[in-house]
Amino acid sequence: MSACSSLDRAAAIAHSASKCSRAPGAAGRPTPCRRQALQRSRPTPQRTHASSSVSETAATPTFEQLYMQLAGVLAAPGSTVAAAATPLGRGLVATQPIEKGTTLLSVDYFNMLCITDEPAKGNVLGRRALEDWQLLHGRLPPLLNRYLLGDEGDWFVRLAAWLLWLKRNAAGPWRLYVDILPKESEMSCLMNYTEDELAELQSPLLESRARLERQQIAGLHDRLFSSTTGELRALQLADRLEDMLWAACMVNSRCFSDTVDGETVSLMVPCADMANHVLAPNAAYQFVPEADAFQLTALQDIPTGTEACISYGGTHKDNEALMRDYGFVIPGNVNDRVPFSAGDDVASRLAAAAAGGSGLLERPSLSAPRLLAALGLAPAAGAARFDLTKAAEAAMGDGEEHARTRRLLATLMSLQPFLRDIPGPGSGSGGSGSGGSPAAAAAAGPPPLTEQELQRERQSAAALAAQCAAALARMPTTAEADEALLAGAEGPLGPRRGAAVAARLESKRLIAAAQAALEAYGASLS
Ligand SMILES: C[S@@+](CC[C@H](N)C(=O)[O-])C[C@H]1O[C@@H](n2cnc3c(N)ncnc32)[C@H](O)[C@@H]1O
Repeated sequence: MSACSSLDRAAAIAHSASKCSRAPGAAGRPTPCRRQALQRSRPTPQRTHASSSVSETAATPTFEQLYMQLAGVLAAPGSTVAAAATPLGRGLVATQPIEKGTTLLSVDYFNMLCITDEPAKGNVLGRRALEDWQLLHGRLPPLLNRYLLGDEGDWFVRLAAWLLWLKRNAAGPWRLYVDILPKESEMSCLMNYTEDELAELQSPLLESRARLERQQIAGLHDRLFSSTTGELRALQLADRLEDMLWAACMVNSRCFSDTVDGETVSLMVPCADMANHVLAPNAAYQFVPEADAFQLTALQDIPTGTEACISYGGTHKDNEALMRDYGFVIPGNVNDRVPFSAGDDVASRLAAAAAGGSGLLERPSLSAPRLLAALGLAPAAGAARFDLTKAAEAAMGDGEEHARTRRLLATLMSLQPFLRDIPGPGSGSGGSGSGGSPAAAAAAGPPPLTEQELQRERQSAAALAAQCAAALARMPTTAEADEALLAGAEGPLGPRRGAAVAARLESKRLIAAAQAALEAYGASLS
C-alpha cells in the first residue's frame, strides 16, 4: 500500500518505486527531554483493559480481543474503529458513529516500523523513528540496527529483516503484533502458491508469474536471510523458505509508504494495517507530520458497524498485479485485457466462415463509432467522442453494476488494436466526413456501410467473439462451477484456493462480457 500508488516490490528492488510527496514535517533528533518523555511512555501491555480481561478469563483470546490489546498499547487513545470479521475478511469496523474528517485511528511514529527508502538522500525521520522505537521497545542487535539504517538492502528487504527478527525475538506488543498477522499458510499472494496449488489459478500467465515470484524470494532467502547461508545469518532470521515468504508477503501486502519533508519512508503500522481495500474508500491514510503519527481519517460519515476501508492505490494495476502483491482481485478491473489474437486461429476462421465469408478472414477490423453505439456508449452531449477515461472514473463504485461497466470498458480497450475510425481528441473528422463540427459529426453517426463492408464487419465481430468462446472452453471449469465453489458447494475452500477461484472466475467474467458485447454488436449489424 502507498499513499499515491501501491508499492511494487519488484520495482523497489530495482530502486524505482514512485511515491508522492507531502507537506514538510517537524522531523529532528530526539532531545533529552523527548527521550525521557518517551521512556516514561514505554508501553506496558498490562495496563490495557483488554489484556487484564483476557488474563482474568484465562480463555484463549479471540482475534478481536488480541487486536484491542494491541491497540491499547500501540495506538493513541480515542480510536473509533476496532478489528472484526467483515465480508472482505478481517478488517476495521466503526465502533461508534464517525463524522467525516475525524481521525479513526492514530499510531505514533515510535510505535511503527519506519525505515527510510533511500538513506543516502537523508535519513532524518527514519533515524529518529528507529532510535525512539528502541528507546521504547528495546534495543535491536547492532548488526540489524546498522542494516536498517544503511542502504545495503532496499526498503523491502530491510523491513522484511526487521519483521523476521521480531518474529523470532519480540516480546510484549510486538509479539502480539506478529501473532495477529496472518500466517504464511493463510496468504494468497502469488509467491505463496506451491507447485501443487498453481493449477487452481487456471492461468499459465499467473502460474509462471507465481513461480518467478517464489524463485525471487527463494533467492533472497538463500543470499540474505537464511540462518545457515545468508549474509545476515548472524541474526538467525529465517530457517525455512516459508519464514521468508511470510515476511515478504507481509511487507508486500501491508506496508504503507509516504514522503515526509522530502524523505520517503516505508511503514509497517500496527492496527492501521488491518484496513482492507475498496475502490471507493470511506477512509484515507497518511503520515501527519504535525501529529508525528500515522492516521486513518474518515472521508465521509461512517455509521457504527460499517467497515472502514481505504484504497491501496494501484489504480494502474491489473488483477495479475493485485494477485501478486495482495492476493486478491478486483471485480471488473479496467486494467485487465482479453488476449485477442489477429484472427488466424481456427475458432476465428470457422466463425468468420459461418458469418458468411470465405473463412480466410483478414485481420478483424471493427468500426469504433458503430461498436460504441451498439453497446450504448455514446459520446456525452456536445462531445465528439466517447471519453473512456471519464467513463472508467464514473464506474469506480464497489457494486456489481459498476463492475459490469468496467468489464465492458476493459473489453473496449482490449479491442483497441482492431478498431478503426476512432475520432481523436478534438479531431474534426468524427469518421463521418460530414464537414460539420466534430460533435455534430458524432451526433449524426457513422455513414452507412456497403453490403460487403457489413459482411466484413459481421465476420470480424463473429471471429473475435469466437476467440472468447474458445478461451472459455479451454478453461477447466465454468464460471457457474466456480461460483458454486465460492458459495461453499464443496465446503470451505481455504485462503489460497478461494483466492485462486475468485481470480479465475473474474477472468471468465471478463471474457464472457467481451463475448456478449461482440455478439450484441454482430446482431446489431443485420
Ligand atoms: C493490509 S491487509 C488488511 C488486513 C487483512 N484483511 C488481515 O486480515 O490482516 C491486506 C490484506 O487484506 C486482504 N484484503 C484487503 N482488501 C481486500 C479486498 N478488497 N478483497 C479481498 N481481500 C482483501 C488481502 O489478503 C490483503 O493482502
